[in-house]
Amino acid sequence: MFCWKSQTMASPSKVVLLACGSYNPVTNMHLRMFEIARDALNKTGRYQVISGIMSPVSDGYKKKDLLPAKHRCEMLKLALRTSDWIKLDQWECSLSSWTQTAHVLRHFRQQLEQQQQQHHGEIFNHVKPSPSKRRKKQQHNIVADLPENQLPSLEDHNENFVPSVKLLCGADLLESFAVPGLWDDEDIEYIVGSHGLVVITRSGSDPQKFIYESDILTKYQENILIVTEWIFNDISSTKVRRALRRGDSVKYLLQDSVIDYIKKHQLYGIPDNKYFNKMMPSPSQDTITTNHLEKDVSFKGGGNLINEVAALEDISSNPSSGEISVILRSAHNNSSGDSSFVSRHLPLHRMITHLDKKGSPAASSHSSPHKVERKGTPSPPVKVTTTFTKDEAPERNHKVSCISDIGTLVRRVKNVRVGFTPETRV
Ligand SMILES: Nc1ncnc2c1ncn2[C@@H]1O[C@H](COP(=O)(O)OP(=O)(O)OP(=O)(O)O)[C@@H](O)[C@H]1O
Ligand SMILES: NC(=O)c1ccc[n+]([C@@H]2O[C@H](COP(=O)(O)O)[C@@H](O)[C@H]2O)c1
Repeated sequence: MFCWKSQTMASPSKVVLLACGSYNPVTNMHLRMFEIARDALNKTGRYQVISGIMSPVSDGYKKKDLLPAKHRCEMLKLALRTSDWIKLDQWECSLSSWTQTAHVLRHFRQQLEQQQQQHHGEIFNHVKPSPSKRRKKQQHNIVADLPENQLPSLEDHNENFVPSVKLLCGADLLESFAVPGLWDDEDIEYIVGSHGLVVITRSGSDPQKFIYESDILTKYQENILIVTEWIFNDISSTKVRRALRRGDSVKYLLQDSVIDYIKKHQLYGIPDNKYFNKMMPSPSQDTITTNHLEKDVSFKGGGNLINEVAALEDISSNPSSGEISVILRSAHNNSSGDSSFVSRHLPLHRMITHLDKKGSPAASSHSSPHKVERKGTPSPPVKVTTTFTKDEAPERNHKVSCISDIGTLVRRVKNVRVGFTPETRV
């Protein structure tokens, strides 16, 4: 592998770290990778990392659940506000079709070469570039997307040579080189032979063994730095998306600004109840725990949790009377004396939409929460009708009706307690 200590007294060569990925969404670990890699490279004495680039994949990648680049980039911009050396670059994701990583590396190398040539041309001619030329140069700057996150320009580095661009990745990406048909051999050779790799270890991977088993990687192993991340951190975007879908907290996994963005734009199927909680603070002392929203939803009413599992059949509202009907298919008898209920797969956002003061007709389950402008608005009384249908014995259907003010209903929604019950565990 890599020589860890400097063999010569020559000044360290400049490196730009490039990480290609989906960033769906960007996690703290994506950001940590850069810090870990920079430390490791700088410590070798052979390299000096001058900047990092995050290049989100284009929408053409068509990976399952991939959000449009617009959202992924906005989240990256927010996350990168905390870094003064890592930059978002939108060139790759602005392309309509997917681009191989080797091509992305080539693009950045060319950009740096151009930048270097321009810089030298200016020094040689001793001419200050005109404002229009300067603007053009800025556009050419590979990291011109964000003014607050400018890449250190080459002028800051009195070098005659262009910095090298190394691919920064997790060990899983390295191991994906072996997936048949995923990577061209020439691309792998170009990436490791002409650029170099910095690989951060990840749970379940063994990059050393992987390199040993690959002829191409063994041939270029001098260009591969494996960095063992001892502060074990197995955040992945997949796990974050799963947590979001289930209404679980992702705090400290993502930057707060990214979490706010996800909530604001209702991304990744995040349940609306969190919004609702924010919008309609309740005096109730019931605690809220949300886990595995997709599985079960239990409503607490009057402080008593009804231990019943039911499936939501339908929900509808009558705009003129303000009546809301929630039809549940219950697996157990409802032993409550009031209209509290327990439901499985209850789309809370639909319910919230139905609570719209204007009494707008039933909206689809994808309605935006922003349509429900409820902040601080007094609400008229709402008649709540719940219909319980016993799963095993449909003939024992019964209706529970009550008049409730919207605040009561809101509190019930707010005090949602979600969790697995044995009979619905998957
Ligand atoms: N916890 C981690 N440890 C090491 N590398 C990571 C980690 N999470 C992501 N990476 C690396 O970050 C790069 C960007 O990856 P990408 O956004 O595709 O990551 P991901 O979080 O694994 O995504 P997904 O879960 O959606 O597949 C990849 O090189 C990936 O290996
Ligand atoms: N042949 C290739 O160049 C190749 C193949 C698979 C993934 N990738 C890249 O790896 C990055 C991470 O991809 P995944 O999110 O699928 O792990 C993306 O930027 C993607 O473009 C490149």
